[in-house]
Amino acid sequence: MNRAPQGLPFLKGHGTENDFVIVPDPDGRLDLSAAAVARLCDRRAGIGGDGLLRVVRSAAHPEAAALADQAEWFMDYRNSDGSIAEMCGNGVRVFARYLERAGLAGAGDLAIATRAGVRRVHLAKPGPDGTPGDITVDMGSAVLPEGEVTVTVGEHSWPARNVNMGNPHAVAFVADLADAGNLYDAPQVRPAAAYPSGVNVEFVVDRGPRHVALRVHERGSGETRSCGTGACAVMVAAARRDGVDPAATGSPVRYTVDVPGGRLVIAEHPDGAVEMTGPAVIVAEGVIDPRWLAAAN
Ligand SMILES: N[C@@H](CCC[C@H](N)C(=O)O)C(=O)O
Repeated sequence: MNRAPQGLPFLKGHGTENDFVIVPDPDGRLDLSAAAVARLCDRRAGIGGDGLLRVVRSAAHPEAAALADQAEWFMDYRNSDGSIAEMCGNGVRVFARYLERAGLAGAGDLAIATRAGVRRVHLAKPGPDGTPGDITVDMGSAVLPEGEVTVTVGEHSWPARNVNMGNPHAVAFVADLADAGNLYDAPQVRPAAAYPSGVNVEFVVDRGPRHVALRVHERGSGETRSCGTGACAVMVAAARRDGVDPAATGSPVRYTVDVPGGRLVIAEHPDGAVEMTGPAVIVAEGVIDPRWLAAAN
């Protein structure tokens, strides 16, 4: 009898409904092409996700080997079109949740290597009823390059703030989130030279004091229900717009950022560190048919 070759284990998870296919590959043996990632993230022909998280030991990945003494695990993040991104804020929480579930990390502190550097993560203890605790990530400092940026969707244009959270963002404050339209296509961002590798675009409205809401069009994934790095970029842009800079006042500042898929709480500290707190959920696990994957690769 012809036995089918063994399949590839995967999990599915999300953070505020920014969803990911998780592929454990501790020894870095998998060669996942951009086409295979896009197929896995396809919501009809594949598993479906806004992106893919490959879980690799830092020592086993050429981009992370130098970080192996600081962080055992490397988050190899890919967008749903197969492109590579430096960092994913919701992804890093889901990655930590996977490590916890797999018995590779426990409640407490953990370091995870990413293409944007090492991120320190804190997993809160589960509640008395077993509900998973929230996860807090030190997302590093925001960089705010000088220069005017404009975001355009159809007839609408807005001035935007250029914010880099390890990956690039343009943050536009708008009167109404509906003004961004259906976001099927990527918004135009000018000057293009401000973002040589593309950009994630956030549209933001105020909900109350230190409370904002956003929609996001992600580079490589389209409109998603949440973006962790985007929420951090929005928080910093909102704080500066509100005349708040913790480096100047010496006091941390905290904003609530609502996303279509939930809520994130973002704090900025006087040393510049931006801290994001939110949920992370593993939804399912299964096995990918190796013949299907080989055809996709
Ligand atoms: N959803 C992510 C961001 C993922 C990467 C982004 N699309 C990019 O290309 O920079 C998040 O939660 O931060």
